[in-house]
Amino acid sequence: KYVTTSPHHVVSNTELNYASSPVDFKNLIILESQIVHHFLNTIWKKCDTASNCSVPDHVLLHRYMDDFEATILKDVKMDLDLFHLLINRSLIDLNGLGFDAAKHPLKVYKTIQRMINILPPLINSTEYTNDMQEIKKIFLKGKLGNMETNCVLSPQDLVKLGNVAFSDESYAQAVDAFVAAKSNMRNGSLLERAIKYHDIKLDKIKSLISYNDIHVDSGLLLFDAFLHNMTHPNFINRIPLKLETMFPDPPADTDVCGGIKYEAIQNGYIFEKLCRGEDVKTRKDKMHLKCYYSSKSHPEFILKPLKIEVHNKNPLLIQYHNILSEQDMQQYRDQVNKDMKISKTTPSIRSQENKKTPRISRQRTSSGGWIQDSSSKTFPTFNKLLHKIGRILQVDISKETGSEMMQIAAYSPGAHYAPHTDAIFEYKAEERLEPFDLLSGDRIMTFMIYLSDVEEGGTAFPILKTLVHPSKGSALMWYNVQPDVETIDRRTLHGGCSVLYGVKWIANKWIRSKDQFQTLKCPASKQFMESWPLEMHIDME
Ligand SMILES: O=C(O)CCC(=O)C(=O)O
Ligand SMILES: [Fe+2]
Repeated sequence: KYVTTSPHHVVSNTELNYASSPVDFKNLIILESQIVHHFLNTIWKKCDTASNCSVPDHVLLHRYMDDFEATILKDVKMDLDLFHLLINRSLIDLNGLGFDAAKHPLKVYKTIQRMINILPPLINSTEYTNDMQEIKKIFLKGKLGNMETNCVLSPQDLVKLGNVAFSDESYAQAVDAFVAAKSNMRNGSLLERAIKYHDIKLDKIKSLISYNDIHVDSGLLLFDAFLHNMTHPNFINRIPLKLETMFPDPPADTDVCGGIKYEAIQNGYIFEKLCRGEDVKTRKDKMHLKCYYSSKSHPEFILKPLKIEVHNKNPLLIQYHNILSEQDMQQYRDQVNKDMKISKTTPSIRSQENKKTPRISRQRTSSGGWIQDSSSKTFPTFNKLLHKIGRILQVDISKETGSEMMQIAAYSPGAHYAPHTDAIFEYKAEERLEPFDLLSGDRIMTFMIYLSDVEEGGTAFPILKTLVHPSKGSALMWYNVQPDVETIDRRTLHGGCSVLYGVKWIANKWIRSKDQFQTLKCPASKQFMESWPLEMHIDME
């Protein structure tokens, strides 16, 4: 605490920005290389010979090596070239990285992948204009080498880049960014929307740039003129214009990058922020946060109350702490370790694929397996757990249709699950619904247990601005549908952040809707349905 350091050496954890700070980027790579080194060492120590290897390590090692082989050959080369470009132009000293980037393309590749996920917010410092130019070059087309990134830079992002360059008096670069912003508006369609939704701000442009009336065409022409003139010093001095007001955020349903809605991109940014540990909750949001002991849902909990942490009240997001013993958790991990497979996701309703078959995706990079409810006959602790879940949630999972088999998933370092909702009826095309789905109804709620402790790798809820720490032995519960049990509740959009160190194990129990109507009294009363999700679990004071 009392060591004096120069301010330049103080690393602020809350402001890491790998996408635009070469220093943070370099630190990330060093950290990653240490993790990989440690990871391999741990495995090799336990596996002098393959036969001596315990199953989980063996599986992990193979997966790691497969991943390495698969990526090294095809995709990495282009990305590596771009990475070098980025490094050459920035302040990163390759010798200081702790490993030779050329010999470790997988590490480089993964590092770049992280960087893609954390595109803007862009910093407002002039120092990094050059790096930003690189970033812009890489991300402008939404492609990094052969790899599709989530999105191209939006006009808003480009205007922000332009602003930085502008205040840096790098006018050529600023013009470049603004021209790109204009071309990303796709023939003015966004400008047209901006005119429609934000005429006041456009009035401002009108008065600043020209005295003519604004129409879309003339708006674009004026913009051109503005870009053309802005490098002229006399003109610049006369612009008191805050450029971002020209490009206010578009409405949430704007299609920004071919099918991706602006809202999805915003949520993606918040997801990444949460995963980096940034606090995005306001003071008002925090007022509802609470921890307490509860014995409400079943008399069993009078003897051993549930330790409850409320992360969000409406919609409900609750974490139940210490509900499983280490011994039980070890059993669940062992149970699926024998034949773990790479996790798959079901193609969405929008996807061109006709098949029902789930596929391996970049959205979800964990591995997993299932434990059938019937294993509870030979597996007594599992039986106990199923009963306990029923009592905690006050749901009926005694029949096969009440819930899905328990899904166990493992994420190794770097693995993640992009934001999604768990409900399936709206998402799956009708012909893809299984008979089981039709009999059991939608995934009314999720009960997700953390079976291990990891560094990072929490569960982030961008709309609820909440990051849940994956503490071992605790379980998280939320609703995927609204009280009518049919409309999806998008507010519980969530995803698993990348794991930094360790292996994250989770167990998912998805409660299906149809069997629950037995336990819900008076479902016909609208009032009851509206209060149902809250009253069941929260001590309303
Ligand atoms: O890994 C996590 O934290 C989230 C997992 C998840 O959302 C899922 O399996 O559906
Ligand atoms: Fe999920």
